[in-house]
Amino acid sequence: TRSTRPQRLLKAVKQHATRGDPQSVISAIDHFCRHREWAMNVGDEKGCILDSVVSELNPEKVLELGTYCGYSTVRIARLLPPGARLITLEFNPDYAVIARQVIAWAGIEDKVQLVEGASEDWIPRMKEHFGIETFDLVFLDHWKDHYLPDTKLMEGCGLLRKGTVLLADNVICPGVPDYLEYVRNSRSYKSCYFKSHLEYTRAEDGLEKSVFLG
Ligand SMILES: O=C(NCCCCc1cc2cnccc2s1)c1cc(-c2ccc(F)cc2)cc(O)c1O
Ligand SMILES: [Mg+2]
Repeated sequence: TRSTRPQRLLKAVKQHATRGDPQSVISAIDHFCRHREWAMNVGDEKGCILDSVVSELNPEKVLELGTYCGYSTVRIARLLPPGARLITLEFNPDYAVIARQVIAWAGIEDKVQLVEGASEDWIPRMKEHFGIETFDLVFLDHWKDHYLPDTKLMEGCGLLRKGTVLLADNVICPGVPDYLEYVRNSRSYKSCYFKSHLEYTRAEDGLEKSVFLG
């Protein structure tokens, strides 16, 4: 049977990237998605904005909602200080199989914990299952209609503290209008928009950075 796009993306990583070199994994995926097949990674342009937010924050505890093939997982984990941890949730088991191999190829698996399942099932279990009290950074890149309910769930579970940064992908395309309205109008957030483009295209998209004020 025909291979899947994530399987072909992983093959490109194994053919063109160097084991243990996260940057070469990132470049191999960007090249594949720009010249072979588009895929829904955050991409190189928005990825640079993600890098600058991570580097400035130097987070110890990061939550990523939506792993896909692990591209943004590798982008974030490669910048984390020793001892820092990234928990990434993926709903689709086929994507998780690929992401684990991409993460291992990059050599950053000891910073990453990939968990399979739905965000609404796992968010309430972060404390008892992972011993995490609060997160320093949350990267939202999963179902677009889940950004808002999951943000409210994280608030309710006490997973956000003064200064926690929420960074949301795709706030223009596909778009998350209810989430944007919330973080931009709530007194509990200081929000700003980083204008960019949908990965590997000329369509507008961007990242919204929202600091929780408590
Ligand atoms: O859907 C997107 N990402 C979400 C899929 C992950 C589903 C999950 C649910 C879930 C629940 N719980 C835990 C973990 C998870 S992972 C997505 C789509 C586009 C896009 C697609 C077509 C197009 F024409 C223009 C843009 C671009 C993007 O950058 C995206 O991120
Ligand atoms: Mg995305």
